Amino acid sequence: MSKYGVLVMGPAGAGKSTFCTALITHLHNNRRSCFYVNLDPAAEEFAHEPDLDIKDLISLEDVMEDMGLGPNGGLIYCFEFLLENLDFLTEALDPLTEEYLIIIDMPGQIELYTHIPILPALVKHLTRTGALDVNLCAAYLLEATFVVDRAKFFAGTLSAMSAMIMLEVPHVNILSKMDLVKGQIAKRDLKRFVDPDTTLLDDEPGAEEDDGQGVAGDPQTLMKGNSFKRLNRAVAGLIDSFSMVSYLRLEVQDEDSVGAILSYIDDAIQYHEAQEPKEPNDAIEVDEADD
Ligand SMILES: Nc1nc2c(ncn2[C@@H]2O[C@H](COP(=O)(O)OP(=O)(O)OP(=O)(O)O)[C@@H](O)[C@H]2O)c(=O)[nH]1
Ligand SMILES: [Mg+2]
Repeated sequence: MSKYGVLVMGPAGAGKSTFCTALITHLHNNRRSCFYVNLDPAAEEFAHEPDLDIKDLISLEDVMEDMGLGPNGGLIYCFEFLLENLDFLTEALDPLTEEYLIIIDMPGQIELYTHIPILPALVKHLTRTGALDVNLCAAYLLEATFVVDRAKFFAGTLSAMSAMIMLEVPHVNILSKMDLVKGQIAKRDLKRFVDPDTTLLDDEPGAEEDDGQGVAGDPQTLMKGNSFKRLNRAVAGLIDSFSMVSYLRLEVQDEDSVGAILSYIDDAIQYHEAQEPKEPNDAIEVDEADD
């Protein structure tokens, strides 16, 4: 039986858990079933209690104490432990029907998305045909406030692209926290971030006045020098040459915005194609029975 899911990823504090909460509320409002999996062993509070929580498999605090690791090393250990105990996921997800949207809330440690092959192994386990067979969409969140600093925006976009290439599953990129940049950035300019335009680096406010030499003793100097500019151009050029990344905009307080993003995810995993036709509207049947 096919299953459907979304893996919510992105840097620390990007709004992943908030997005998961909004998505679950939206699904409930639309009488759709979901199964919420928390894979962040450091997450404590939830608006919707997870149906499956990595903390029931392993405790980050115990790992840190017993192994003498810090929070990041501890998290990597927890994921390695999860990979050795994949039955924890399999047993919980196996009974789910195609009606469910499995929502997987990931931690924000960037190491997970870059140099350690933990996520590809996890995704392979979830998607393997003949096993769990989850049609999985990756959703990578980046804070919209990154657009204020263009170098940071391209660095974030590069991390989104690296996750796309690494995971090889359908993928949506999301600019989260749009409320924080509303009114601060013209719509025309925003379009250049939504479909990243490398010329953004040329007309960054203040770029013309900058002589590229920096100011001796200024801690910001490294971020203004010519080498830094060349590096950013190279990063932007790389993103441009792959031409893979574009963003959807998320205003998490606006249910229509959450619904629009869900439609993209549904399309990417072909959720609706697999659904059984629904019974006629219950409300109408009740009315008729009352007559
Ligand atoms: N203004 C605003 N704040 C937001 C939005 N989404 C999340 N936040 C806030 O940003 C902070 C981080 O949000 P989370 O949803 O916990 O982010 P996360 O990506 O799950 O964080 P980690 O799991 O720690 O990596 C919280 O204080 C949220 O209230 C948003 O759309 N707008
Ligand atoms: Mg979170």
